[in-house]
Amino acid sequence: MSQAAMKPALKAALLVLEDGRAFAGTSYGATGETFGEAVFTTGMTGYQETLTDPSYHRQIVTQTAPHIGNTGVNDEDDESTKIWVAGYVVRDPARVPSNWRAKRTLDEQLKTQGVVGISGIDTRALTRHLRERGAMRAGISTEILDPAALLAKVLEQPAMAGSDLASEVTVAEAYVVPAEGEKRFTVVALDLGIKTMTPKRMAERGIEVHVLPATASLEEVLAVKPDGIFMSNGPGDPETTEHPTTLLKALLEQGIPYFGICFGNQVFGRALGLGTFKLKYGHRGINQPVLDRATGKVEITAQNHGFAVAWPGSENQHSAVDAPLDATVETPYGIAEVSHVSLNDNVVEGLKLTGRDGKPLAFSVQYHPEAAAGPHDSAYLFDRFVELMTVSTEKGRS
Ligand SMILES: NC(=O)CC[C@H](N)C(=O)O
Repeated sequence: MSQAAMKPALKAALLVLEDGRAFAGTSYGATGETFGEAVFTTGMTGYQETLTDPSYHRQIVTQTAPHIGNTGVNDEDDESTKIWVAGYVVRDPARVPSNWRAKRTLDEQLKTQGVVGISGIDTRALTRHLRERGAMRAGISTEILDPAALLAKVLEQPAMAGSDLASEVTVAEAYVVPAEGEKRFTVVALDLGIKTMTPKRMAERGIEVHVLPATASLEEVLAVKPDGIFMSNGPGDPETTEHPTTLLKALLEQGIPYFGICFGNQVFGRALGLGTFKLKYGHRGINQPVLDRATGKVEITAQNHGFAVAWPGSENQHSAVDAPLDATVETPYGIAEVSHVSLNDNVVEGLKLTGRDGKPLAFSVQYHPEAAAGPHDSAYLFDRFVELMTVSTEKGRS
């Protein structure tokens, strides 16, 4: 990496939130201006995976970890083909990265990909503000340094609620991730913003994964003759997922096993007739405690969600926090239950469905068992998907 790239950027930059709070700092990454929803993530590691996670499309991401860029950027850890965050906010960028895999600095990578960032601001104050007031629209600029002028532009931006974004990040053409070793199952993974590690975790277990665009039709899905269906994480408001929800309903009706992650959990909830709602500031980080209600075990999980599934019975219909999670819900496809719950705020973190024949049919989690980045506590969920398909194909044969 060049000496010039290692020098700290000295150009001024400004961050303005939609409620008028402004932070003056220094340009980091590309210059220019950008807008999105301001959110924070508490991961101490894994910034490369965070930046390239398509779920962050149209979000300005603040890292609460004060030193970012310490290990540079390598050629292995990207979770998609590019950086998706709309903007990046860090306290103290590393000037000299140090890691045997590093190929370039994070600053260089942000510049190459045209991602506007800001550094040198009090990210702790920003995070406390977002936690207090909620995630909100924001803008970063190196051109407009007058807070009122930048605020006027922020207020013209669309809100995250109601935004249909999966169509902007999904793959154009279907592709196949081959099974590693002996092929045991074929799965269709609907790409709503899938991360690279997700099909890999399935392939490691003998699953051949056919990744299909978010717009794939029922006929296209069935043409693959899948043993199971998977729906991925992704950006935007789950209320906009009309097509994937209708598709999933038809597949559940046919009794095809299902596994969903994050957006895939919200689509599953909607297919079961449940609602979704926007959390005040969301869950983002790699140290989020979740209770598996069946085993009583606690998992430390990677999360990145701003919306959640609303469980019936909540006093406030737009929340899961006070809902009676022991209650089951009857659906056209069988009985639905809450399988996992957040130990921080009682939000629904997982759902399971027992089919009309009394056998497990489908499940999903709101967090990220692919763990890129994050702890591997939840890897068992991929094994559970394999078990589900094993039972289902035996069922079919008997
Ligand atoms: N990572 C995800 O799949 C996020 C899902 C959804 N966009 C949310 O913010 O809740």
